[in-house]
Amino acid sequence: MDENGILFVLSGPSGVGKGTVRKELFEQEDDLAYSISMTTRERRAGEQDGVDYFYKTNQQFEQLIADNELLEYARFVNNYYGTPRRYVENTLAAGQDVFLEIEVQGAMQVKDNFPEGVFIFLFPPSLDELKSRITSRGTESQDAVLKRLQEARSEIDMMDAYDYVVVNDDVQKAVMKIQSIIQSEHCRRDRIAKQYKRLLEEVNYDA
Ligand SMILES: Nc1nc2c(ncn2[C@@H]2O[C@H](COP(=O)(O)OP(=O)(O)O)[C@@H](O)[C@H]2O)c(=O)[nH]1
Ligand SMILES: Nc1ncnc2c1ncn2[C@@H]1O[C@H](COP(=O)(O)OP(=O)(O)O)[C@@H](O)[C@H]1O
Repeated sequence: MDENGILFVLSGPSGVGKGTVRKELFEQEDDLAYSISMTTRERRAGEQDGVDYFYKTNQQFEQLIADNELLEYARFVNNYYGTPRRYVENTLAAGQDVFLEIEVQGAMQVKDNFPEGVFIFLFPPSLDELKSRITSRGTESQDAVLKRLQEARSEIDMMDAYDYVVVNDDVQKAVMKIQSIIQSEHCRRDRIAKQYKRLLEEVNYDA
């Protein structure tokens, strides 16, 4: 019904379950497009190029920045991460919703460019649970885990800039809450104002 798709942005501290919740959401939603990010981070076991991320060298990434190919980018724990601009702009223009899973500095850049975007913050049930999730995932060195936990504090400080907060106590419940947010945003009067104005214009009162 909307002319342009809606841009949804999910952030939250490392280990809160963004990837897990996002994957489950995409199992259930067909009308949502996931924007695969670019990163210079090393590929983790089980990750695939072009599925989880597009893996780039520092030089390649800096070229993407120079060519204005990124909608936003940020450095996070010594690596670059960024969102491909054309994919997001073209998909939204084609009327499809786009979903980004990115950290807070990048999300704030997106907010500058797309203030009409919908910003969702995934929150841990407790800090102890966050620590145990990120440690038990077992994908990072001890040093990288520590750095991610240090980042968590400043990420949580940015929560006020988000429209919605979803606690990830249970994956299915968190997914359902995000689905409700998506549905609600599609019903917002200001988003469908153009459509109903057109509809009213079409009504012929003399007939
Ligand atoms: N700014 C920005 N952040 C991103 C992007 N893609 C992923 N991230 C974020 O970068 C952070 C680190 O991601 P990752 O290395 O996969 O670690 P994980 O969050 O611990 O699984 C997470 O907060 C991601 O959401 C992107 O395109 N732009
Ligand atoms: N609701 C949840 N309850 C328990 N464990 C969870 C939940 N959500 C995610 N996890 C686990 O926490 C760890 C971190 O999740 P992940 O999706 O990789 O986080 P992020 O992408 O935010 O860094 C993973 O081992 C995942 O299986």
